[in-house]
Amino acid sequence: MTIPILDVRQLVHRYGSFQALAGVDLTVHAGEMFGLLGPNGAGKTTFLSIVSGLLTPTGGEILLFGQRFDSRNRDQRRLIGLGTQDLAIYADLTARENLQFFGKLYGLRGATLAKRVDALLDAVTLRDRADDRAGDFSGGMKRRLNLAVAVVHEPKLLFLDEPTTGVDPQSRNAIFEQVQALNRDGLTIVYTSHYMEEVETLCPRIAILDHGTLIACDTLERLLQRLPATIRLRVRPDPTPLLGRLATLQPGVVARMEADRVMVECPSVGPTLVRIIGLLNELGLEPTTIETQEPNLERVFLHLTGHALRDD
Ligand SMILES: Nc1ncnc2c1ncn2[C@@H]1O[C@H](COP(=O)(O)OP(=O)(O)OP(=O)(O)O)[C@@H](O)[C@H]1O
Repeated sequence: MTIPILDVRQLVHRYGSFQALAGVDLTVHAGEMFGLLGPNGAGKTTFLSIVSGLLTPTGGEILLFGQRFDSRNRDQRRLIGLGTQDLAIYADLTARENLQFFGKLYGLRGATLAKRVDALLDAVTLRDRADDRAGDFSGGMKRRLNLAVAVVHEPKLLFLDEPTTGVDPQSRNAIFEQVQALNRDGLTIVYTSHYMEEVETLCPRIAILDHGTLIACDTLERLLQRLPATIRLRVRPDPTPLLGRLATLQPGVVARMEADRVMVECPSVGPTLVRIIGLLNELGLEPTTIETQEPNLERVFLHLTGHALRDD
């Protein structure tokens, strides 16, 4: 068994009397693109601030590459990159100057620095705007520069805090591609978001945080398996024979009446729907409406917490 890159045990943080993290256990392995999903205020930024050494926790232990993490240890901090939710770039510097500035903070100099800066400008597709002021950039360009700054020193583990905040869908896709490319090149990434679509798209393994507590941590596939898919249909003239046949259709399929609709819970929509259509033909019934829903993280979150992931 390989040592996790990040091993967090019973992490607690209080702001005064308010408990923002209530004993979080979490491990991240080399090469993972790990998703940390939670609504606004769940504690994601607090978590990332602690594991990147910006905030001292109230309690708990953090192991980085198997070693106890000490935020004063520069060698350990070099292993980490943080893409902050609030942009860390300087508006008055150009894209190139921003990258040079942050590169120098990590001791890069001369040709090595110049080469690294050029490579990053290419990677985040800002080469043609390299010498323009970052303050004049669009939201998406600023986010891309913020991402490049976070990896200028070639960290082994990158924390990204809501990296698509304030960007349009096109820029969001560009950021996804750049994050995926970094991960393909071997960078381990912890990606936080309150958008379930983002972590669902990017992250094979996901932790769900709510009110400072980790309520689930599993592969996307297994998280989705916690809930059934549903098929709701109205049939005429009479759904009763269909309900009778559905009771013995296949293991894992449960059917009941929900007002005037037949409500079917099943492992996944496709195969069950095919069989239902066959039954309707056989029984001489006509469907008037059919609605299907595969499980998604939004519904898993609602199921686990009793409240919605987003309040908008
Ligand atoms: N410096 C602080 N002092 C007091 N409370 C704080 C402080 N920073 C954060 N909090 C509170 O701690 C909780 C967790 O905040 P945190 O920023 O970690 O959540 P989050 O999941 O990152 O949410 P968001 O995406 O909105 O930033 C929130 O209720 C927040 O109001």
